[in-house]
Amino acid sequence: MRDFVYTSQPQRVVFGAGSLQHLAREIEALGARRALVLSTPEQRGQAERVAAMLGAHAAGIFDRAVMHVPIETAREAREVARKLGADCAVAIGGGSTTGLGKAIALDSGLPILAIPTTYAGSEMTPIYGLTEAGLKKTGKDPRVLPRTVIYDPELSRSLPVGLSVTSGINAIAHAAEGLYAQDSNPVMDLMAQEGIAAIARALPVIRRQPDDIDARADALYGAWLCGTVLGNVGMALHHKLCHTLGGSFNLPHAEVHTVVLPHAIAFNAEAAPRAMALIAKALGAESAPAGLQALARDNGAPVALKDIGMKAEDLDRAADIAVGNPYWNPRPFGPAERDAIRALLQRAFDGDPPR
Ligand SMILES: NC(=O)c1ccc[n+]([C@@H]2O[C@H](COP(=O)([O-])OP(=O)(O)OC[C@H]3O[C@@H](n4cnc5c(N)ncnc54)[C@H](O)[C@@H]3O)[C@@H](O)[C@H]2O)c1
Ligand SMILES: O=C(O)CCC(=O)CC(=O)O
Repeated sequence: MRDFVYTSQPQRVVFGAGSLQHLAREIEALGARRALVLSTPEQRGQAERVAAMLGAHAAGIFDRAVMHVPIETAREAREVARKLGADCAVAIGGGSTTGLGKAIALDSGLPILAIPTTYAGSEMTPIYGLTEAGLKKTGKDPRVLPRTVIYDPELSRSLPVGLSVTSGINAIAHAAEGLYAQDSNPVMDLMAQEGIAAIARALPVIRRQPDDIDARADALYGAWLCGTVLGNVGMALHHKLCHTLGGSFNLPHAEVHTVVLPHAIAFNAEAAPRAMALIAKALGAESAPAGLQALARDNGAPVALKDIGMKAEDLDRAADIAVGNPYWNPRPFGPAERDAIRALLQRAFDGDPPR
């Protein structure tokens, strides 16, 4: 057994179909009395349902969450929280909404109660992202870790199939990189393998039967596990490439993860053979990179950057940004690896097999 450090995170997770019914109980347990309910414009209906459940404990609704948390939106939401005297943020939605709650908590220390409706896993991490002048910056702060998470599979039944698949592969990406993280540990390894397997099992069923509550529960269970891994161990090349492509070129988050993951994993294959074997086993595949691309392709997800808005003329700049400020990675990818990263991005742009 290798040496390791494992630090548990102070969170409460309530999981189960219909568990939204416990919202008032969980708000009381936080000692909160004036919750600001957060959502995207598209999910305002769910925010209104949550506010109605909270009754007098709802201070108001802020429904302008958007992807990558623009600093302007963060400042607006912080001001609304202050004016309403909010003592808690209730984020019902995906990573964008949870991310807005994190921006408020980063500034005020307000506790967050997260109600995830995608598989992004942000609810399980102390990682935040803020975008200013076209540059996305991420950081870690214990204040942004949601205190309580209510996972109700009923709420993800309305998640479109396409986003269900890509958001599920976003979650798998957290676990895959966690298996070769510089600070990996046996607890996270176990959660990563179980999380990958649960999501890989669930996605084909969701594609055929989006209303299948057992498959939705499996996917959300996998998202919880994979998000926990992301919250506990470091990100590497894959996440760096996705933050570069998402933040600097405004590409859709979950789709970028889906396209890039097979190629990033292939780049690390020789440097992380144990992780490759564990990922392949969890997928039920012969090869981790090929198995990940097949999971996307066979479930109708995009496999090429050119199909999700990337421009060929931006590939050079993307490679330069990625190697300019690299994350730790089992295979170093600083400026000396710029050509290899550029070649990786070309394969991802064209939708070629990973190698
Ligand atoms: N900090 C972290 O640990 C972390 C982890 C993962 C992702 N993120 C961030 O989260 C953002 C992406 O989050 P996401 O992929 O969950 O997408 P999202 O939250 O942006 O949601 C995408 C769209 O789907 C809609 N939607 C979400 N759930 C729905 C449902 N159940 N039914 C119908 N529509 C629904 C949303 O309203 C939105 O319009 C990015 O900014 C990413 O950087 C952060
Ligand atoms: O919170 C962010 O926007 C940065 C962390 C993140 O998005 C993790 C991921 O890439 O899925």
